[in-house]
Amino acid sequence: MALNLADVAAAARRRLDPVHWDFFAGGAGDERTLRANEAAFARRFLLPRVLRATGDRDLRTSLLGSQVSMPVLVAPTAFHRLAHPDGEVATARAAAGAGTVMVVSMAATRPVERIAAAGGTLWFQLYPHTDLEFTTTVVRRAVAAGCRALVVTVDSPVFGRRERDLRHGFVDLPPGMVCENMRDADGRVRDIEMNARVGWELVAVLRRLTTVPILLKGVLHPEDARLAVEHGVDGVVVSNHGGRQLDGVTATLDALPAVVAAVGGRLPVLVDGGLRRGVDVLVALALGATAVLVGRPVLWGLAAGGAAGVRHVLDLLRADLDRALALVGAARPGDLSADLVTVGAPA
Ligand SMILES: Cc1cc2nc3c(=O)[nH]c(=O)nc-3n(C[C@H](O)[C@H](O)[C@H](O)COP(=O)(O)O)c2cc1C
Ligand SMILES: CC(C)CC(=O)C(=O)O
Repeated sequence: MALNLADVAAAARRRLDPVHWDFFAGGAGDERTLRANEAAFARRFLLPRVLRATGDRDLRTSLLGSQVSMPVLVAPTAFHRLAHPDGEVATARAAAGAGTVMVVSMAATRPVERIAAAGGTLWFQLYPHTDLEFTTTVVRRAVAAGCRALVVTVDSPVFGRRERDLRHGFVDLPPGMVCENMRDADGRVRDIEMNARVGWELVAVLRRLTTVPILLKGVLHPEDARLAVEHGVDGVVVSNHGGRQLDGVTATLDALPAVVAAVGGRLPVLVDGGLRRGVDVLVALALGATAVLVGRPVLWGLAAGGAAGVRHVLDLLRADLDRALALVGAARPGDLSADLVTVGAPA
């Protein structure tokens, strides 16, 4: 039985084709940013409060109209069928069972309608393509299937250079597997495009397409957080794409406080990257995040045990967060504050 997310990762590694393990696990360049995300959590320590009479903790959170049973969401990650034959359908079943949101990647390998049939709350991640008609088709389809927010990835004007994939020659999905939600109006599957020509006008363009909340994923600079507020987005995700885009980018946890300060409570601020323990979730929340997302751990759960494996990952994080809340003297995520967190040398 996996006692923690590292155990789940080890089980996944035993099962996965090494090429696919490297695709999931890897990052850009020397993978400094990939390591920095986890290392940033290892530098944080806690200063608990005592005698707070927390009673049973309440982890529920409301996020842009979506109710979640805990402030831990499933990050959008591509190609779930490389991890398990049921792909994103299994992930969605687990997220629904755990009562949290799954953000469906635009590069999902199962149709969004089938993912939605699992019954949980879905948000949809979008890479902004230059072809507006195509973007419109994809967004309308996702919203019609029931996706309740649009998570627009803004950290990918070009594709990051991932040397593990280059070494393996991993460039495409195996035969029979496609990005099912990348179909144009004629039903043809398009390639994912990274768009270096898009600017802040994108927000207004997307607003005209849909009424669901719009979040920007990949905001790190506080000035961009301010611009996001100005342009009327509904939320930001502090993310460096799990260290897969630009190596050398700051750890997300280190970028979080300035973004939180810039936003000043006007929008929810989510964060992802390197969260592997309930204590990591607690630290992110204490430093001002409204909720967090996990990417790779969900893929490890999926590879190790399908929907049950993903559910186990989410349940481990929930139990861990609940215990950590009690031990720092907080009854609910909203009780956490930055004074509970100190910085030290990693043990
Ligand atoms: C294998 C893999 C595929 C990913 N695919 C996408 C994607 O399609 N769209 C996107 O916005 N982010 C994608 N990401 C980034 C995640 O949404 C998230 O930012 C990152 O994984 C969080 O870090 P963590 O894996 O340390 O939890 C991907 C990450 C991984 C590991
Ligand atoms: C292949 C890409 C579309 C997805 C991915 O690997 C990523 O976004 O990191």
